[in-house]
Amino acid sequence: MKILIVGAGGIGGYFGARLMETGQDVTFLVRERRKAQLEKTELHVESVNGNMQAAPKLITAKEKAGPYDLIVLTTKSYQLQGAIDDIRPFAGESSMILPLLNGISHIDRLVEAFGEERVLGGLCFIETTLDENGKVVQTSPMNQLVYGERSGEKTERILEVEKAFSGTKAEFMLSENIGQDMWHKYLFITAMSGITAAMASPIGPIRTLESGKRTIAALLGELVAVMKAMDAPVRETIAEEQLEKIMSLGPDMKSSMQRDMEKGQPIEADHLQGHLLEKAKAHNVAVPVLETIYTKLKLYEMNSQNI
Ligand SMILES: NC(=O)C1=CN([C@@H]2O[C@H](COP(=O)(O)OP(=O)(O)OC[C@H]3O[C@@H](n4cnc5c(N)ncnc54)[C@H](OP(=O)(O)O)[C@@H]3O)[C@@H](O)[C@H]2O)C=CC1
Ligand SMILES: CC(C)(CO)C(=O)C(=O)O
Repeated sequence: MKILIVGAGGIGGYFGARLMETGQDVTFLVRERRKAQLEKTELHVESVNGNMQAAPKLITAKEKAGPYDLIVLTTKSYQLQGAIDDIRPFAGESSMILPLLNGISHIDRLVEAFGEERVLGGLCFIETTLDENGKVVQTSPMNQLVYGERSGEKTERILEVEKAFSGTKAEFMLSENIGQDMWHKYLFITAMSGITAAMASPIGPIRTLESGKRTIAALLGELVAVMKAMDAPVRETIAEEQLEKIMSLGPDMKSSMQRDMEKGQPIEADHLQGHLLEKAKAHNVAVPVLETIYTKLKLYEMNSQNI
């Protein structure tokens, strides 16, 4: 299976490297700066699940290649339009497009660009970031990538993907309910990134405060109310389940949004919190905690020199 990973950042570099280790035919679509960096340093992953360093196959948007059987999209949400434009020449009629971005609204944009059939569902649970030399650093052991047909079917093509994803050092999981999985991850990340980024703290200290725990619970309640108003396929007990999950995470756990803020980089506030705030307004759902957190994130954006 010919696999194109779009972006060789935190998650693209990590999961792409794990597929390279098992001998899969992996190419990274990168931009000029990252290409030059990777040609110099190779793709380098530092991880509790095993370090790896190897020269990756690289292409840029202006080169001719493909079509690829599987295109794994690993950019940030604010880079989505550029990525869609750049992918087009590498996508054939039967290419599958697997997005791993946090959030949900990118699915509609991908379907609009590539059609219902080609777009799979996907998400990942991992903590990775690029260090100052472009090395992929994984900061906790979890490394799960979940994917599946949005219809839930076990099609021939998804079983081919499962074969290609087998035997790696990461946990690649085929899901028959990826639609719900994505909404649940969206809920988790909107709460987790909103709380940790707005409070500039890993999760541990926040939740030890009674007021911190109540704030997390209130935010989860608001987010679920909005999702239900949108008719999203979320489980009845999901707010309680996710509060329990957040209470049991490693105390040092941070979100990628928080790491991006620490580096002075752009964040996905509109794609994550902003999208649900808009929907809350449209459906008349009161979301005071979400609104406060979103305001804090937008102030960061307004004040950041890098944005
Ligand atoms: N990091 C994490 O721990 C987790 C992240 N996520 C989600 O995954 C997504 C990606 O996050 P993350 O990996 O941290 O982000 P990074 O910024 O580390 O990586 C994104 C990469 O995409 C590249 N890119 C952007 N546009 C293009 C393009 N048109 N062509 C080729 N390459 C492109 C960027 O390259 P360039 O250097 O050229 O800008 C960058 O290297 C986000 O939605 C995030 O929320 C989900 C779970 C965990
Ligand atoms: C919270 C976490 C690390 C879970 O994968 C995540 O998705 C993110 O920070 O973007």
